[in-house]
Amino acid sequence: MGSTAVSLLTFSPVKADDLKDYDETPKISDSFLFHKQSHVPDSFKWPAQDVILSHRELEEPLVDLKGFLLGDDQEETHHAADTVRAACSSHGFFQVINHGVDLSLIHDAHESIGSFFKMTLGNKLRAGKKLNSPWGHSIAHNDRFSSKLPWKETFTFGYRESSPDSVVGFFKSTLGTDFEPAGKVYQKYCEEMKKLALSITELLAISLGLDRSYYRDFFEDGCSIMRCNSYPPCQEPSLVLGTGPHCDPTALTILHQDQVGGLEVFVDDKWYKVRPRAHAIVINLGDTFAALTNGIYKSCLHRAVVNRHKERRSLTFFLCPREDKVVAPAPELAPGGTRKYPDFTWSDLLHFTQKHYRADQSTLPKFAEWLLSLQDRTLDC
Ligand SMILES: C=C1C[C@]23C[C@H]1CC[C@H]2[C@]1(C)CCC[C@@](C)(C(=O)O)[C@H]1[C@@H]3C(=O)O
Ligand SMILES: O=C(O)CCC(=O)C(=O)O
Ligand SMILES: [Fe+2]
Repeated sequence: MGSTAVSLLTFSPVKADDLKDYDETPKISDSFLFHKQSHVPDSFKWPAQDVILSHRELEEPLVDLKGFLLGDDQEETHHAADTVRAACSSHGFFQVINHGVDLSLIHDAHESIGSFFKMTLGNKLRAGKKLNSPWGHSIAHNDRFSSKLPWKETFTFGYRESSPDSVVGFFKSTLGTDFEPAGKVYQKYCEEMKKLALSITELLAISLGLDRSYYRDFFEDGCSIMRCNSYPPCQEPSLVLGTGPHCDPTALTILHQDQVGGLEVFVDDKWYKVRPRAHAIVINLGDTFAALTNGIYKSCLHRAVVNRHKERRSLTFFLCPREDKVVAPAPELAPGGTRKYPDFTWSDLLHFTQKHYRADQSTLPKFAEWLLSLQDRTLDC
């Protein structure tokens, strides 16, 4: 199947249903005072079936990366790859320990963004995301959506290895020189996350029987997305979600949550809580990686719930390919050329989630359907 040589920038969606929730008239509304409210505004309420709370905790095996990262233990590497294969073939989620990231760096990253989220609203709004830009501070995404708003604030920026000091530069230009030290922490944090993400792509390649550097080469020059999430306490937590059920459209997510708890993953048709572990790092596969493996590995369905008492914070690093790279499975993973998804570029999928379809549990099938209808239209002409 060839790549879609069509610009999605000019394409209008096929079905009205697919134009989910996008607000035509972006606004800054009073909803940004959400954590002071005793009752949840309607725009934050989620359908009851999406908010049924889980009481189970996931008993997942942790993947110990020590032997693999040191490169000195074949047996440990095989064991790690076997665990990764089992988790990714079933639900696309695992946690790693002995990951090589300095725990004090993770601690500093949580603390320094905590100082940002604690600032007054006026100060935070100065770092506000501009319309049509993914970067900066956003409250409940209320400039983009009008219903099922997430009970969260986010601070988002890009990271590309080939642009040295760009993270420090972004912090200084959006938050002022007081945040230069925080920018330095995040510069280092992103460097470490990218390093870890590329190592994990090697483990994924080994687990699939591919050349070890197959995915490393594919992702090396991509622009990753770093997002800091703050979930304020909520007086009626059973009506809202911090982040609704979704699969990340990106390739691989490296997530560190604080000790409050709230991340949940969907495994064997049930929601499970993911217990916070200071030493462990969460790895989710996203839609782009599922497509790269022809659906052999699953994109992880997850969500974040909130609580009545305590703010929760999480740090997410999304590994993405370079915008124009064609996402297609290795021939070994598509025997006889049988394909689950059409070719696409990361920029096509990113554009779809930012303009036409709010990422949820069905992003990849909806996106594939959309691309195929596009090709049909082109053929009809
Ligand atoms: C490419 C992206 C879109 C989102 C941020 C990154 C990776 C995950 C996506 C997201 C978190 C999935 C849930 C819905 C979303 C709107 C959110 O709640 O933030 C998504 C992000 C987004 O579109 O900004
Ligand atoms: O905060 C969390 O634990 C989950 C966040 C998340 O899923 C995301 O940002 O994509
Ligand atoms: Fe996510």
